[in-house]
Amino acid sequence: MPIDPAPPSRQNEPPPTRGQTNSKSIPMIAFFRRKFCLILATNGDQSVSKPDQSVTPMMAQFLAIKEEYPSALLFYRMGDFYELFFDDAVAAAQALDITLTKRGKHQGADIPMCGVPVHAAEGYLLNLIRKGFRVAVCEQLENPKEAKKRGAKSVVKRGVVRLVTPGTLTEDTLLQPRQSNFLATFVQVRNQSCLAWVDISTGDMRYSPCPPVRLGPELARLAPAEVLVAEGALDETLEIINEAGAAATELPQEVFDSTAGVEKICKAYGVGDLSGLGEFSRADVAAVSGLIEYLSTTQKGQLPLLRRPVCEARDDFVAIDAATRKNLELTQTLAGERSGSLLSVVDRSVTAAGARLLSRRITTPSQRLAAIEERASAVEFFCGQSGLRGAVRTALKQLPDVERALGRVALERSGPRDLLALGNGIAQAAQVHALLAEQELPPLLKNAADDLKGFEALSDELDRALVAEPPLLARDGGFVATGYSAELDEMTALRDEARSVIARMQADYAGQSEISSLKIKHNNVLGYFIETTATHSQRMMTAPLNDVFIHRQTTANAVRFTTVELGELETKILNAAGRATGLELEVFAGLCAQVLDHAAALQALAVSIAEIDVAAALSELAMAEGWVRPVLNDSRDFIIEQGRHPVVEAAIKAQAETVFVANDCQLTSTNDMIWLLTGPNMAGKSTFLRQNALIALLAQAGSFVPAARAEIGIVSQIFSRVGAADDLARGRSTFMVEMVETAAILNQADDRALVILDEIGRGTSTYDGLSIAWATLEHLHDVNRCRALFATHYHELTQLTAKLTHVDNATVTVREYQGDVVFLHEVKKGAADRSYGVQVAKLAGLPQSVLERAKVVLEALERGEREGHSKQKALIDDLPLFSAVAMSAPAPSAQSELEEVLNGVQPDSLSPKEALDLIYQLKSKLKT
Ligand SMILES: Nc1ncnc2c1ncn2[C@@H]1O[C@H](COP(=O)(O)OP(=O)(O)OP(=O)(O)O)[C@@H](O)[C@H]1O
Repeated sequence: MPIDPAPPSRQNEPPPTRGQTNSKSIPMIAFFRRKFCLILATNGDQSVSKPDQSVTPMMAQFLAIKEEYPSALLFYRMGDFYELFFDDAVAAAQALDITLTKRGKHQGADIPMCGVPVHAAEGYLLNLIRKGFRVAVCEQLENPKEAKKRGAKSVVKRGVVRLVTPGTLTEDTLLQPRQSNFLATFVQVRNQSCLAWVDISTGDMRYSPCPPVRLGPELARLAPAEVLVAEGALDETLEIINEAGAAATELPQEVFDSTAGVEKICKAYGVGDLSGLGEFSRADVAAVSGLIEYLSTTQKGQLPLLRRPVCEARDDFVAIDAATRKNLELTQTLAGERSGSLLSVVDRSVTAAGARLLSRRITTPSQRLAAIEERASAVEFFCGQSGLRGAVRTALKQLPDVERALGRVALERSGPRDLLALGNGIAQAAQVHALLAEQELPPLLKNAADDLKGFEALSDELDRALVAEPPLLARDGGFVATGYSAELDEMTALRDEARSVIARMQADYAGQSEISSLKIKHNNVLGYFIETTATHSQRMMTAPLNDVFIHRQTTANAVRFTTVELGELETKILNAAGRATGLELEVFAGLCAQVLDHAAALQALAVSIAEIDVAAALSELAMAEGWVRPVLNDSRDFIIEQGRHPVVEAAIKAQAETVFVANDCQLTSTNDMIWLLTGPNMAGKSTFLRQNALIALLAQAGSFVPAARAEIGIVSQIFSRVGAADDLARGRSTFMVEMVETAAILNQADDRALVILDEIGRGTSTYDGLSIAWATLEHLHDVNRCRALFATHYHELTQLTAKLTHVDNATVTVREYQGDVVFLHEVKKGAADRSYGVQVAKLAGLPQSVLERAKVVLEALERGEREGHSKQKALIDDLPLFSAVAMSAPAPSAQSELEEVLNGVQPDSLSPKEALDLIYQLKSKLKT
């Protein structure tokens, strides 16, 4: 929608908004900002030239502020609008599709300008952030009256109150409710390196030692919105960061100084000694403190409510590389859609925080047996209690996003609705607690339930204080409930009912003075006054009434008085509106302070809500879909009975055409560690491979699994090489991508890994491909010694089971019926003899002539193979080279002849006899 570029309201600049700069931090911020903005400038500079002498004071102010934020679009507050000038205006007008206009001149040229209304700014902000811009929000820091005191031409003080970047969003409108929004940083200090990340909307802060080779997989796991790196490090990281879909931000080295970092972290967490927070290497300190510094700068000194940093040790979680994540379609499909991903099928959570936690569990399955068992026990508890589960889920459904509302309160970016959300959240949480309190709970649920209580006082306070439907912004007023503050009630009453208050007072005075004609009136000179006729005035000027009534003016017809009470009332009325707003803001600040007094406990409550939601949701899923609790242990076995692929099964169910055929899989360290899977195309090999990888992943995410029974020795890594596409952007062909991914598996898989490999070597010539597949299988067996499922169309490989003791053959069965192939989708021990490729091609609709020709060639090749290499060559030579071309064109079918005849018919001109003849003619053609 085009924006009116010159609204009249801009002429009268209103008072400043909330969220003014924290004056204590200004020197540090300004110092730091200059440094890193110089670097930001290299990353898409939107700078403008220096001011000249002819610029207006306002434009001079704009240019001075803009100079400090060269890489960000400057949203310059003017009244009810944020205005953008120069290149910022050109870029924003194009990105937002709003009108570009001009305002004044600079160095003789028009100044391009565009603007967005303040009340709709969030939407525009989101749009710009999504398009890769950063936005510096510059507010008025005083009201125009204050500015005028310094001189008629003074410009209202302005300053940037926030630098909005993709990783530092907090508003609900700018965030996806069911997804975390991470800001990450990767830091290398000598031979150490660390990846740290934070979701400022929830305060979740984590770090993990991360060698450079792990950066890609880790970013693929976290999918951060923005990654910070030190000056000079972008060369080696930019490609990886871009691949993860994140924005890269380069900052000065000093931001990541590990010596100064210790103090920064201690200060942010209010501890005297870093050891109180855990173990940190120098790289860890550099990374965590770098994040803190960046947050402090972008939020103008106002730190979010950070949780204690948690160290994620690498072997706490199943390692899954980026290609595997993509192939297994964990959170999105290969086409980039959420629908059709594993997460979309398993997510039955009813709260946003629950959805975020479940996403984390799926993307980061655990390797810790105890943690997994704890989570699975929580799921199992709810499986046995369907009534309770339903009640808990119903109560949870009403819960607002406590975590994010709390985050906004801490950043002083909240509104009355956030407080209401917190109040409702606490009250709902108490209900969930009440439901669970009487139960014999497993430890995880017991601890979670305990976190939900103890907020009665805060809940009462918020309940008493807030109206049912408060406005979004505190400055709009009208959100404090009647009865909460006597003074506020009085102010609002005065403001809203000034007339009736005056009328009541007039009646009181008339009674007191026994002058029924006494009136309270108002004029601009005297303000409020009491008026009576000259006849009655004498009484009011003598005792005892002259104690109360004070003479102010005598006119020809009347005498005017005031009282102390009326004077006070007048002041009150005059100030009532302003005072009411002020009092509401005080109440708001007081409530925020009370909420923040409970910050740690409220964060624990939010985390526990998510835990309970995930357990109940996974249990709901398990009961609805017939999933079972897996048995996890320290063995290296992988035994699945009647396993199913959750996503394919759901898709088949939705079509209601067939049923999913469940299959067993048995990999054991003592017997077969590797299954070599052969079978026709379209039989279900890929599905089988993926379903087993997903079952392992779900089990270690703490979920039940789609199987009749599952016994899984903890898996340390999951690797999948399934299908591939070109990666032309990185100059890699399909085959190259396949080989790079295979190399990663062979180089990294340990003996606890679960590897699925689908048709290795198919991207090259038959013999090259076969040799690579052969050697890969041997390497997995002899060197990696991991559990693996290996699907192939190279039937020659099935012979390897004789040589490799821990490899067995399995096949997906089909039945041939009248030359066609019927897929049974059953996996059985044994080897397939052929691939039925030609039959599948027929199903796909290849022309009959091509199919016939393919059959002839296949037969010749197979005969040749049976009879030896030289014979095969002779047979191929025998095949007429151009036979396909030479073959006569397919005879036109009876159908097309019929069509021809019918096309020539003019139905309206046919007599009944001709029509009957036509039918006979058509019938006879059909026969021939
Ligand atoms: N167990 C099953 N039960 C029912 N249908 C299945 C099963 N497995 C696979 N299918 C169906 O068969 C289709 C093909 O499966 P899949 O892609 O796994 O075959 P494939 O053997 O890997 O084929 P290709 O060798 O051609 O890649 C799936 O899209 C699914 O609809």
